[in-house]
Formats: sequence, structure tokens, C-alpha cells
Amino acid sequence: MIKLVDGEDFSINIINNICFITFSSPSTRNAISLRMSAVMQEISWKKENNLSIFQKFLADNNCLLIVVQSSVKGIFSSGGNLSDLKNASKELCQNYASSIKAFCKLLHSCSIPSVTLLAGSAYGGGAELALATDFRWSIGKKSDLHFTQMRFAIPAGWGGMSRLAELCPQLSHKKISAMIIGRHSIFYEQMVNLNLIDNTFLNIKNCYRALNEWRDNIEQAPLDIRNDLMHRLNIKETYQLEEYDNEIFNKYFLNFEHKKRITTFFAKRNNNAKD
Ligand SMILES: CC[C@@H](C(=O)O)C(=O)SCCNC(=O)CCNC(=O)[C@H](O)C(C)(C)COP(=O)(O)OP(=O)(O)OC[C@H]1O[C@@H](n2cnc3c(N)ncnc32)[C@H](O)[C@@H]1OP(=O)(O)O
Repeated sequence: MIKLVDGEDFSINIINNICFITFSSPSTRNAISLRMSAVMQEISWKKENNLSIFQKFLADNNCLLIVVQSSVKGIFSSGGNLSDLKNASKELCQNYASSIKAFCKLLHSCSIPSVTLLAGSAYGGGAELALATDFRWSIGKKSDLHFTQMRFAIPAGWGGMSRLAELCPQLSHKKISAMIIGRHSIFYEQMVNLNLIDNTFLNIKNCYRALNEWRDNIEQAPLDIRNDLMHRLNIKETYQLEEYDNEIFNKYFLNFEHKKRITTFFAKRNNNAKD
């Protein structure tokens, strides 16, 4: 295990090329504290070569997948730490939301796929955190998002409203505002209908098995194609994307590696047929 953040309530480790970001604060139901936000700020800040400490950590340790998870049963996160926010001054909290927002942005803008494992509820900023990753996998069917921010008279501040629009093109900006104002919850079935849940597992064991399989498949993909494919996320215009996809297909079609893998496929099939 390679560690970047080693807190009792918040840790970031790489195990077998998978980066696990784990929230483990049962006493606050995984509320995001001022200290966690300061750590997020520190590791999201771009430094050498325009890379943040977090991105450098992922690159140096050949990370292939990022997993955001909770180790507390029945809850993903209760959102902003309300006790911290109640006790601290506005000055002390001035970087609080922007740091968490920067970390959320890093998760979906970096070129490594990310997934949140949900096995319970996410409230307020916790729901925004769950929206930050590319994918959401549910363990069981009790995962839900609760936009409770307006209970505390603030809008969503960690990038969740734009992420929701990005992930669910069927939700207009007006609908999203209305959902926040009206303190809506999105329960499991509706999350599935909105394509916010990409996969559901019966238990954590099956989920980790699928994660490992995913990691292995990524590892087996040649690095240059991996980089070319992940670069697609930087291309915004549809016509440019089509051109780019043609270009990278032609670059790899029937080159040495393509031919070699077709040959290996037939060799394996013939061997299996003999057994
Ligand atoms: C700026 C942040 C803002 C944003 O931008 O979005 C937000 O995130 S606003 C906060 C949104 N969060 C909420 O609305 C959730 C508030 N919490 C609850 O509704 C409930 O606690 C719960 C999460 C549904 C869990 O309920 P339950 O299982 O019944 O446990 P308890 O209520 O008894 O809580 C246990 C324990 O945890 C503490 N707790 C819970 N949430 C938070 C929080 N967000 N911040 C700090 N501490 C939290 C709660 O106070 C209890 O502590 P003790 O009383 O010391 O046992």
C-alpha cells in the first residue's frame, strides 16, 4: 500500500494500481471537516509542471483507477461538517468550499477513470462529492442523494449543480435549481433512470472483483492507445471529436500490436480446442 493521506477519518492510498479515497468518520457520518478540506486544497494545488500533488502521486505510482468510498455502514457522506462550520469564522472558512470543489473537479477532469462506491445515503455536499466521479456503482439498492443544502440557506457549492447538468442532459438548469430549492432527494430507482448509477452489485465482494477486473483490462490496453483515448475528454466540439476518433483508429488499425493480438487470439483458441 502506498499512502498519500493517512488520516483516521480520511485516507488516500494506492493498492495494486487502484487509488482508494476513503472517508471513515462514523461519529460525524463522514462529514467533510475543515481539516479534510485543507488536505484537499494542499493536494489539488497545481505545482511543478502544472501537476498537483494528487496528480503526481497518481502518475508516479502508475494508478489506473480512482475509487471514492465510505467505510461507514449505511452512509456515503453527511456533507459539510456542520459543527466545524458553526464554530469557525467566515475568514477561517474562506477556502473551505473552493478547496473541496477543486478536488471534485480534479476527480472528473483527470485522465484516470474514477468511480464512487455508494452503499447508503449522501447529503448536501456529500451528494456533490458522489457526483464528482465519472461513474457511480451501487452496492445494494439503498443508495440515494439528498440535496439538503437549502435547509441551511445555501446553494450547492462544490460544483454539484453543473455536474448534475453534465451527467443528466435531460435535466434543464431550471429543473436543477428547482431541485436544490425544493431540497429534492434522488432515490436509487430514479438515479438508475437518470443514468447516475452505472452498475449495481449484491455485495462489496462482487464490486471489488469487478474493480479488479476493470483495472486488469486497463492494464492490458497499450499505454499509447490509453493516452489517446483519454485525451478525448479535452475535445469539446463534436466535429473535432469525430476527426480525432478517425485519426486514432487509423493510427492503430493493423499496426504491429493489432496484428499480434489477433494472432494471439487464434493461438489461444486453437490451444483451448486441443485441451
Ligand atoms: C457547506 C456544506 C454544505 C454544502 O455545501 O452542501 C452541506 O453539505 S450542508 C450539510 C448537508 N448535510 C445534511 O443535511 C445532513 C445532516 N445530518 C443528518 O441529517 C443526519 O445526521 C444523518 C446524516 C441523516 C444521520 O442521521 P442518524 O443516523 O440518525 O445520526 P445522527 O443524526 O444522530 O448523527 C450522528 C452524529 O453525526 C453527527 N453529524 C451528522 N451529520 C453531520 C454533519 N453534516 N456535520 C457534522 N456532524 C454531523 C451528528 O451531529 C451526530 O453527532 P453526535 O450528536 O455527537 O452523536
